[in-house]
Order: sequence, then C-alpha cells, then structure tokens
Amino acid sequence: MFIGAQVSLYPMTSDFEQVILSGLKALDPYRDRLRIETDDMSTLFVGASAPLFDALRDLFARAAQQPPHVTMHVTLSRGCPGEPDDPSCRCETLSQAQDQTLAERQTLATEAVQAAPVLGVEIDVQFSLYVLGRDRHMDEIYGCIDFLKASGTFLRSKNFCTRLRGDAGAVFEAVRQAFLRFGPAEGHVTIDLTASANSPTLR
Ligand SMILES: Cc1ncc(C[n+]2csc(CCO)c2C)c(N)n1
Repeated sequence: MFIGAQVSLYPMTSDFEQVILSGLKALDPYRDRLRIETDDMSTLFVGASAPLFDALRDLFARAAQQPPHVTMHVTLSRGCPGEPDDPSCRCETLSQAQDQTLAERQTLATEAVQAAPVLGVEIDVQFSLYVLGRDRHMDEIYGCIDFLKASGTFLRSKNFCTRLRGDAGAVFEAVRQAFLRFGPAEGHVTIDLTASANSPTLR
C-alpha cells in the first residue's frame, strides 16, 4: 500500500512566503515519521494515515491562525496500482475495514470524529472522494456522505463535492475517516480537497 498527498497552501497576501514557511514549520514534529518533500509548487507527504492527517491539519491550522484568507489544495491517494508498496504506509484502520460492513465503518468513523481534538481554529473544507475501478462504487460514496451528514461537520452537498465546516480537529478527522473507511480497503481511492480559512466573504 502507498498513501500520500500533494499539498499546496495559497495565502491571499503579498506576504505569502512568510505564511507558507510558517505553515511548513508546523510539519517539523512529523518529519521523522513521514516523507515530506517541498518544492516550488507543493509539498509531498508519504506515510501512515495517523501522522499524515495530523500533519495536514497542523499545516493548515498554523497558516489559518494568521489573519489573511488562506486556502489549501490537497490531492490524496491510497492504493494507486502505479505506486510502490511502502511498509511505512501500513494502516490498521484499512486492514480492519476489510471485514467490516458499511454500517460498522460508519459508526467507527462517527466515533473518531467525536474523539477528535479541538484546535480552536474554524475552517471550511470541500472535498470529493473518488473510488476508482470498482462496480457499485456509488454505494460507498453514498455511505460516506451519510456518515458526513451525521458527523457534526457537514455544511451542505454541492455538485461533485461535499462541504464541511467546523474546528480543524473535527474537520480533518472527518476527511481522514472518509478516506480510510469508504471504498475498498485494497482498492485505489483518492480525495480532491480544498480548505479555506478567514475568507472575507464570511466576515
Ligand atoms: C504546502 C506548500 N508547499 C509548497 C508550496 C510552494 N511554495 C510556494 S511559495 C513557497 C515559499 C518559498 O518560496 C513555497 C514552498 C506551497 N505553496 N505550499
């Protein structure tokens, strides 16, 4: 299994470099557990889902703690047949999901969001879960949307994606649960996600 993400922060300020670099500082505690590589367009994260989603959350929460409007674009992928097997990406949640019904996975996902830490940073997210190469993949997508509706982070459904709002802790936990517990445990699943904080539209 290979799990990873390409991530770009877009601060809406002429001082964008400072916001990006201070966000990247929040990744330092994770550098021994994840492969993290930054270039001029994005930062690559590869590794287990526990540090991966915590690092994504802390990166965006750090950038969102500053006043400017900031967005973050994330492409997540697990199980891509073209990627090498990587033991550092081993995931207990995925192994267990193989023997769990959709209803059991929805219950566990909801419990995980309830147990998420509160960071005190309000954020918005919209994302799409893509379950690739499988018959009846819409059962998993609809099952995931039902979980999101009950998660306490659901804002609204939109064309092609679902919109979440709330504390960064709960919102990123809801996305982690969507990514790991829906779609086949051994299959290829991706997420396209945009996060936003401090938008003047919401002031
Ligand atoms: C998470 C994240 N990683 C890398 C970039 C690309 N990038 C654009 S400006 C800048 C600062 C140094 O010039 C960097 C690294 C990004 N936007 N967001």
